[in-house]
Amino acid sequence: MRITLEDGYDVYFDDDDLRQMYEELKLDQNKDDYITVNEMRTVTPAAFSEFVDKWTDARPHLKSRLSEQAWIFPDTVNDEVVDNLKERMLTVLQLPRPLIDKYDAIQVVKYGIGGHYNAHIDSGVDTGEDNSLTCCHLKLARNCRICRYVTFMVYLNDVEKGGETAFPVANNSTYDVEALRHGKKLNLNKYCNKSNLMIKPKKGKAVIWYNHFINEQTGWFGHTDQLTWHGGCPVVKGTKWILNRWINATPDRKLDLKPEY
Ligand SMILES: O=C(O)CCC(=O)C(=O)O
Ligand SMILES: [Fe+2]
Repeated sequence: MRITLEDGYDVYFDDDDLRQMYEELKLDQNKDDYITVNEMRTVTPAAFSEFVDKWTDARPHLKSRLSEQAWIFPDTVNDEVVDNLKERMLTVLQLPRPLIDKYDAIQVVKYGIGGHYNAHIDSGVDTGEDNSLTCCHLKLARNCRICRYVTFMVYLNDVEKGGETAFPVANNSTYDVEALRHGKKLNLNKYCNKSNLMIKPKKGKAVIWYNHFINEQTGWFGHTDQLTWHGGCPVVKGTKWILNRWINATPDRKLDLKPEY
């Protein structure tokens, strides 16, 4: 079960976690594994919410993400490593330079033992329907989502054990979002080994993937590829450092290639 708490992070409870919570809250008085409306009324919403917050704070591994992040803004630094990274991205991706130059912040992530990131899509939710939020580069307007066309992720060290990058539904021939949400595969903290693809970290290795399809009519940027669900498996031994650099795009090629947009 995945719930989103008010301060924005997701937590993943399994049946045993829920039973333990019922027990501590004395909710399931008749121990039939169901909470009736009357049983639920024995605790106020505020007390329940406080309990859940405290409970998850004491069990950080239940959170969808357990890591530390920092950002580097290359505009403000003059660094050979950062410049080289960009040049390599240009060579590998063969995308127009303005698109790569446009948003060049680098995210650095550190995971300690038990650190993980449950499965997510880097480019946000796209239902593929006409009413899906439109793509934008930066979230200046409220009604848009940042669309990360490409993810360029580099392992910065060797990890002694664990910490693989997992793609639970890579290469599936069908996609059933409801089955996926209710199943266990997105909970990489517990079920990483059920993933279709797992990549072992190695210092200097880059993993690159496209989060979007090409729109066949325009030849430019299209819908999100829903098989790109991915995340980081728990680190078992050692520490894991990675960097992420995303290339954002929108369906409007003219604007995308305008440096100032
Ligand atoms: O840690 C990993 O291997 C994946 C990280 C990731 O998916 C992200 O930072 O968006
Ligand atoms: Fe990601």
